[in-house]
Amino acid sequence: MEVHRKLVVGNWKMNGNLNQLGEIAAIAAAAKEAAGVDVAICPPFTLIAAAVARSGGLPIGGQDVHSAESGAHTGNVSAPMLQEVHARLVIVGHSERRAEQHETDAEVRAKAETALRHGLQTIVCVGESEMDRAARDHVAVVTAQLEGSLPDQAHDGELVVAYEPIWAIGTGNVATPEDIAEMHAAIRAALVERLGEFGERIRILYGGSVKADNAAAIFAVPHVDGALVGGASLTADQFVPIIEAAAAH
Ligand SMILES: O=C(CO)COP(=O)(O)O
Repeated sequence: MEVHRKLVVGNWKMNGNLNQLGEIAAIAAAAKEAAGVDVAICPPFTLIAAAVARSGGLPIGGQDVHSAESGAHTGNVSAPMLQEVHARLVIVGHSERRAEQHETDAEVRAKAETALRHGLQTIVCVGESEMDRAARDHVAVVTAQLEGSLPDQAHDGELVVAYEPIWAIGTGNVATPEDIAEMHAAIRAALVERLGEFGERIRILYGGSVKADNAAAIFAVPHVDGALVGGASLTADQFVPIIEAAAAH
């Protein structure tokens, strides 16, 4: 099993404002001190440029990107636009977008392809519903989602996969280490089957109610190469201990 440098990404979702950018500056300062861990924050689009200016080199990213380069797509943002404001990464296929915007695997894959082509580190999210898990279909659902969402040119640029069980997002119901281990091993096997040895090198993040008090146990699970953190990434007080837990591994 390859050991990866951990990656901890904050997803601010539709939260934050200009007054809260001091949190990003504080997170960036702590991230510099934490050896051996990569950290990034994805604030809302409106804050990216200002966040980059305050981030002291901490990578800042988007929470979505359109698959087209430009055009008549009201309300959307393109990869060149993200590049122009020095975003370095992007999240695609978050379950909240799959649900609210009815995004399909094919659309997620197209977005990921565009993002990679533009040199953005690209985090492709997958995750099952509570119903899928109750039906014991969770592994089949997630591996099928992954298969449909993975970009064809996965070898270009940096691809990351995030496993976020929908029932664990924003609920405080973190998945157990056993649940996480089962799914991350299945995702790793699917990546290797599809991409060969390259699949070993793709980092797999866990997301869903990651907090300071459960982060260390999550980072200890095999094939957990980091975390995608929602609520607990909004303040340095809550996010920095998670970064430190990743650095300790
Ligand atoms: O969806 C998530 C990150 O993308 C997880 O959110 P929470 O950490 O708030 O559960």
